Amino acid sequence: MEKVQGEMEIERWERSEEISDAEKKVIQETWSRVYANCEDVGVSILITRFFVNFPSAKQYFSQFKHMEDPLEMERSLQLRKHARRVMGAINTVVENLNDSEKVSSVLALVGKAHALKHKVEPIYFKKLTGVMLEVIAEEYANDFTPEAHGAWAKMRTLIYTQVTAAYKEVGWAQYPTATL
Ligand code: HEM
Repeated sequence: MEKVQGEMEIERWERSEEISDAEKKVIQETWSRVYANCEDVGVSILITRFFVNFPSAKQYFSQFKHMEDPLEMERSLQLRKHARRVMGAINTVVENLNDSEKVSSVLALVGKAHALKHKVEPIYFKKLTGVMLEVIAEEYANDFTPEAHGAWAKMRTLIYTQVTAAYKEVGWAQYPTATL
């Protein structure tokens, strides 16, 4: 069947976002240093930056939705547990970048649980993955080459598009646009 203009554009966009083998290697190398420091980086992504910059994201967490003090937040067990889970899920994605089915199934599970069980607005995934990129770049400071930056930008797009695709699949009312 002949493709319409829109479909061709999506295909072109998907191709341009494809993560090359060299980029996968860069992602795995940079991630290993970040993950070795999992608890601290998880906490800095999810507390110091994410919940402080986007306090409305706290609404979904019963135990710290009213907390204001970042130090108190850092001590919250619920938050630390979620930080570890986020880091663990990203680690599975990074480890399986060569297995696109595994990557899709992990991210689809995350998307479906957050849509159906936690009822999190998908826009927060855009914000969280943006913060994740900033924190990783800072962790590497001068070592974070433009190539690494480009590879991580694609990784962010991968997480966001696959998570939001799962939102769409379960019929989330205001499906966000796929672009970041
Ligand atoms: C890449 C981003 C994220 C990953 C990989 C992730 C992963 C997870 C995992 C593995 C769980 C536990 C299993 C489950 O119930 O589904 C979980 C729970 C949860 N997530 Fe996320 N999450 C992410 C982003 C977010 C965001 C942006 C929010 C809200 C702003 C959020 C809110 C929650 C809540 C409220 C729970 C339940 C917490 C509890 O029961 O104590 N998550 N997440």
